[in-house]
Amino acid sequence: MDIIVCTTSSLLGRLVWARMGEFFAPGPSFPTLEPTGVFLFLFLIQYVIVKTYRLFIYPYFLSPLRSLPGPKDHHFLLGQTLRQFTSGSPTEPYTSWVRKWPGADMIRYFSFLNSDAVLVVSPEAHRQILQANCYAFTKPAWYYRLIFPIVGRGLVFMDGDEHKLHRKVLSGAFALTHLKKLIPLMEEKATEVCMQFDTSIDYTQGIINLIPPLSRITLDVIATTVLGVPLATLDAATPFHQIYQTVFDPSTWGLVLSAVNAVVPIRWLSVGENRRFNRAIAQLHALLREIIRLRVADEASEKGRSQAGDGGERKDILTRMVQESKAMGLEWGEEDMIGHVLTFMAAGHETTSNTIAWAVHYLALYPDIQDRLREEALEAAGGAQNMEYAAIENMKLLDNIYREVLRVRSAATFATREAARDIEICGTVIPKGTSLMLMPCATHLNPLIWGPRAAEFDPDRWDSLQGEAAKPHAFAAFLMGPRGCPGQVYTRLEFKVMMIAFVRKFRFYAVEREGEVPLVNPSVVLRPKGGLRVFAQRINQA
Ligand code: HEM
Repeated sequence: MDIIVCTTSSLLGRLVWARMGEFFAPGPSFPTLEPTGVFLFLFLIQYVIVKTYRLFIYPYFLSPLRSLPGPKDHHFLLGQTLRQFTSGSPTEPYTSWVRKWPGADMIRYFSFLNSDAVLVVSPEAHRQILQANCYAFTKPAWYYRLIFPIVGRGLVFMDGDEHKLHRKVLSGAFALTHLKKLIPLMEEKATEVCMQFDTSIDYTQGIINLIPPLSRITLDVIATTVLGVPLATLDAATPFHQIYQTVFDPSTWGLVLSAVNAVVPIRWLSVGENRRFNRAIAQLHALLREIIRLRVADEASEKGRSQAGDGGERKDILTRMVQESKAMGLEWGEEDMIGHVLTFMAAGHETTSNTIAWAVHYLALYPDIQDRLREEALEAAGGAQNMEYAAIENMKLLDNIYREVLRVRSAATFATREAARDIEICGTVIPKGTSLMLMPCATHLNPLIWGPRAAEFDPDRWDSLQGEAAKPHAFAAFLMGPRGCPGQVYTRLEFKVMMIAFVRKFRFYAVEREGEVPLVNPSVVLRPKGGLRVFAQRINQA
């Protein structure tokens, strides 16, 4: 932006200089200069002045965010960017700042090129940003560059009235009555993953890496929910799992490219990791586009509807989108559909699979809790293979474990916003264009809310919550307000169905010690680097 402004005004200056040359005779009072020289001279002067102001004057002497507390140990040009990328965790250094200023509403830090950035801390600041003024914020350009190719133009990148309308159309798909019908599918997939564990036990001496099978199975579940067809039936040259693995699990070099691309667009550079990423995205789009095209055509024809399955009624999200948008007179096109489908597929599987993996990891670390959960599961199932929704939801310890895992290991590492206009939050004016970080860990690991043992895994704490921890905003894994996660009931159900199946069939022992699991950084999902291993033993052998 600065370059555009300086270029425009330098071009104007060059024109003015040329016109003046027509009126003044060349001489010592009006030297003859090359037009390019005039342009370059003016550009350089202006650019240096503008950048000095932005880098060294505005942030230190004029920014309204100066009054907020925050770290002062930033790099003089790169702010905290290097520390974020080299900290070894996508939630650091943010959590250490929260521990230092737990009572702050917001913490101010310097980002790339000393631009102002804000970490939102207090529940009240979260409420004002995510609920009361939800649509006064949008998504920053760097976030768009980071995830748009993966999630497309679905809910995440919609704002204002458009967002409200699309959410309304899609809300039916996440209604509890509809979700309950997905339990058999989830149970079937849980059995499948148990069989995979069972097979791998034999040739890995019991040690299983939880991430690959869970990532694959949660992708299967969300794909069947969204597209209405199991992935195995799709005749694709490159399987979906492989495509998503390329996108979500790049090499270290791929991670570096993603991070740099967020700051300066470089996806167009023809280097190996970029080519792999772009090819995977193109394959994904082509596959989904084909399915969407067929479904739209199918829905338009009587024949298709009557072939759709039991009673001719399809239940998947894609079909609901086609039907409901039509019923509301919106007639969504292919672009709308592909955006939503991509968003649900991306948002709905890595988050869930990693949450389940972290939960198994904690059960392995805390065998007494694991035994209690097994007992609860056996009692609730009463010997039956399949369970009703009410029986699953009545499992108190399982519910506590679910919340506690999401509290200490929130799958969504961050969400971000950019102020679309100057706006006052908790008494501080946030200038238009400021980037905000919203991190569940800022709430979950805050000792003022969760006490001095905030970082410890203790599912039983949910039986006797007190003070700030008992308030609704103390649990922020899905954030809140009109943009809060629409998939939270879905994910809770899938988590519970999988966990019940696992503890009924296996006993887990720790391989990785608490706090010693390296993490992928940067990452929008809290992912263990190189997988997460446990030792699994079949229950009938225990
Ligand atoms: C453990 C699992 C999950 C976690 C921790 C999680 C977390 C979140 C969070 C924190 C947001 C808010 C992002 C923001 O405000 O910018 C969000 C949004 C969203 N989530 Fe989830 N999510 C999970 C599972 C799912 C599932 C299973 C689905 C779909 C089936 C889903 C679909 C979405 C969508 C579409 C949005 C965007 C909502 C909007 O902007 O209106 N999520 N999720």
